[in-house]
Amino acid sequence: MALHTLPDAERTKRLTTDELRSHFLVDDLFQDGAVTFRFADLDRVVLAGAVPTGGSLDLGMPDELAADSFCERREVGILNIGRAGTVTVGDDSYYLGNRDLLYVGRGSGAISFASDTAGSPARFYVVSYPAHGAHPTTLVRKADAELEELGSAEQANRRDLFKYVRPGGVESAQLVMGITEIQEGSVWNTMPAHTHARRTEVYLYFDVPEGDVVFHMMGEPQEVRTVVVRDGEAVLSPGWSIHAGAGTRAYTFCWAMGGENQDFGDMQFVGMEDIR
Ligand SMILES: O=C(O)C(=O)C[C@H](O)C(=O)CO
Ligand SMILES: [Zn+2]
Repeated sequence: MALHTLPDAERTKRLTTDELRSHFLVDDLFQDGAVTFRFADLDRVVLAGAVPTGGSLDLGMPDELAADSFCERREVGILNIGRAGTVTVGDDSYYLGNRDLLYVGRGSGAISFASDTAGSPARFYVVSYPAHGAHPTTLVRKADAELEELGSAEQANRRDLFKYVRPGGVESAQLVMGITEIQEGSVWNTMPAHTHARRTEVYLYFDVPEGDVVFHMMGEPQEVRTVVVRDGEAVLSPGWSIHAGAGTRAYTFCWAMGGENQDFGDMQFVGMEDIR
C-alpha cells in the first residue's frame, strides 16, 4: 500500500509542481477489476477505489492495519460514483445506485463489491478512519441526504451540498462525508475558502468530463498553490490548508473529514482581502 506522508506548511511553500502532486494528489485509485488502497498520515485515513469489472472484489485486509478484519477498529464510508452495484457487508447486501453511500460501522463483517453490469461498472470510493465506537451500518440514498444550497450565479459558485454522514443524520465515530454538485454555469467550490484547525479533509473530484480539469487550490491562506486535478483524482487537505477549486466546467466532488470534532461549521473563513 502506498503511504502518503505529508510535508508541513513551511516545506509545502517550497515544493515543485511534481513534489506537490506526489505528496497531496492521489491519482490512481480507480483501476478496472481491482481494489486499490492508499494510506495517508492525515488522521490515519485509508482511501480505496474498487471497480468490479469481472466478478466481485473483496476489500480484504491490508497488512498495514495489523488487524483481523478491516472494520475491527475502523469505520468506512463507501460512495458509488459509477453505475449501479452491490456492496456486501458480512451477510447483508446493499444495492447502491449512482451517488448512493453506504456507511459501515466498526465491528462489521467482511466487505465485497459487485457491479450490476460488468461492462458498465460501479466505481466505489472508500474512505475509512479509526473508530473508537460502533455505529450501525446504514445505506444513505442521495435523495435522503441533507441538502444545503450555496453560492450564487453572480459569483459562479452555485452548488448543492449533500450531507450523508453527519451528526443528527447517519451517525459515525468521526467520519463526516458528503458530496457537492457544482451547478451548470458555475465553476467554483468552497470560495470564499476556509481551513479546519481541528480536522483534515479529502476531496475526490468526479464526473469531470474528459478534456476538462479542476484547478484545486491548497496551502496556507497566504501561500496558495494550485494542483490540476482530473476525473477520479483526490487531494489530501491538512488542517492548515484551504481546499477550493475552479473547474473548466461544472463537476462534482466528494468531501470526507476526520479529526477532533464533527461540527460541519467548525471552519475558519479566509477573507477575500486576505487570500494570496
Ligand atoms: O463547496 C463547498 O463549499 C464544499 O463542498 C465545502 C466542503 O464541504 C468542505 O470544505 C466541508 O468542510
Ligand atoms: Zn472544508
